[in-house]
Amino acid sequence: MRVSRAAMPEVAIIETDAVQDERGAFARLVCVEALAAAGLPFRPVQISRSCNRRAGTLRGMHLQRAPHGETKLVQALRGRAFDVALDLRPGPGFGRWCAVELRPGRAVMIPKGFAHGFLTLEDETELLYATDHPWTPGAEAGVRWDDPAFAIGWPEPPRALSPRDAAHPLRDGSAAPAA
Ligand SMILES: Cc1cn([C@H]2C[C@H](O)[C@@H](COP(=O)(O)OP(=O)(O)O[C@H]3O[C@H](C)C(=O)[C@H](O)[C@H]3O)O2)c(=O)[nH]c1=O
Repeated sequence: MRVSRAAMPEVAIIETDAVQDERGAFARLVCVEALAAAGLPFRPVQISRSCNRRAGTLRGMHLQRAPHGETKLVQALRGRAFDVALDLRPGPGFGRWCAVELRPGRAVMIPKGFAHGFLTLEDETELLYATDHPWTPGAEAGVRWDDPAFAIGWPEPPRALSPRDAAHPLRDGSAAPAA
């Protein structure tokens, strides 16, 4: 397992190699001990799978409000995704974002207080999430993927977006940007 830091040092990139043989491959997806040894203490309590039929599917930007914040370890089981972490913690870093391209073997660890979202880059992209806090529907919050206040540099506009994600409020309360 190799750990590096994304453009924002709070966001870690974890890369692992699958062991290949004539039958196929074997890969460890989460290792609490190795993460702790790398300075990334993490105790997952839920593991979820996100299946996305088409390239251009955008989910986000989501987070859970305190005290239900989640640290998320997100990785691609299949396909590729442009994965974004957006710092929404009060303070000098508010509004900073960074992106990591996820593919099998590359995971990103996104701390509490950051909104998370992704845009799939291939059809049939599947992501696995491990989170250290249970899903708490009443604590869910979201910001718009295209909010000019954050100006996230998505590679292309989404082709699939949930009504909920289309309806998150803009930070300054202005009208929605032109479609
Ligand atoms: C997150 C979650 C959802 N659900 C149910 C709720 C809905 O009936 C259905 C789809 O939920 P939602 O549309 O919120 O799923 P996503 O848009 O993929 O949300 C996720 O995508 C962004 C990018 C994230 O970072 C979060 O992990 C999460 O918010 O699954 C559950 O039953 N358990 C869960 O943990």
